[in-house]
Amino acid sequence: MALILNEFDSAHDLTKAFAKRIIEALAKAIVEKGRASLVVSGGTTPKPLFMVLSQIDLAWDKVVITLADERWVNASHPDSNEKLVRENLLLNKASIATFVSLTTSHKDPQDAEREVSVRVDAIDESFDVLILGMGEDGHTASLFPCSEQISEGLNLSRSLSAIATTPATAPHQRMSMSLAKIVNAKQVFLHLTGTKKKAILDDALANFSELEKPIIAVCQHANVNLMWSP
Ligand SMILES: O=C1O[C@H](COP(=O)(O)O)[C@@H](O)[C@H](O)[C@H]1O
Repeated sequence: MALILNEFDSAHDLTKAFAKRIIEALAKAIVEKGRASLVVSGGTTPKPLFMVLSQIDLAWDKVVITLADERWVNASHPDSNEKLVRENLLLNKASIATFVSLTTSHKDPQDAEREVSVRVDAIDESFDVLILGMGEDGHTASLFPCSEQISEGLNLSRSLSAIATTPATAPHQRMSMSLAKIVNAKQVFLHLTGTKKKAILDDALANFSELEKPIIAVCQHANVNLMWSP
């Protein structure tokens, strides 16, 4: 499997080209099977991309959107990835897309793994477009190197598509897509901005194991398009 670098001069150029590429892939899926699935990440990086995507013409009523991971907080909490998606992507032309949440009313996300797995599997067996981010510790989705669930999250034989994780160095319990579900997507993108993140990725690929820097596991088991600008 390979990491394919798509480098842009500015964050603006990256956002424009990336949005076009995502829309083309979703439009193709809609033509081929009448619907499309899009998995996005949370955090700070994707906000400008979401705002551009939301304004592009597409049969958004045929698109189902979900998250690669979620913080186990209420959807109105400032750290909620769902809140980010609702306020920046599910707007304008994209307001008619269907959104599937990764949260439930369970107090402990471990009790919700099965329900969330059934929910995400019902969207698509193999997602059309899946976009990941990466934290400075090399985590992706909510597969954190510092969580005791990391081996299971990276276990390609895991039958459940969702896994509850408890990062030791980041706030909130999480619900994450498993590595197996992530690498099963038809197109996997890694969205990074800034020279620091690129240096962290290069260092991770050269010097660390997948348990130490889980992003490596994705690059080893899928063809990943890195969308990057300084
Ligand atoms: O906690 C998370 O962090 C990663 C990276 O976020 P960023 O703020 O550095 O862009 C993100 O991909 C993930 O969805 C999120 O829950």
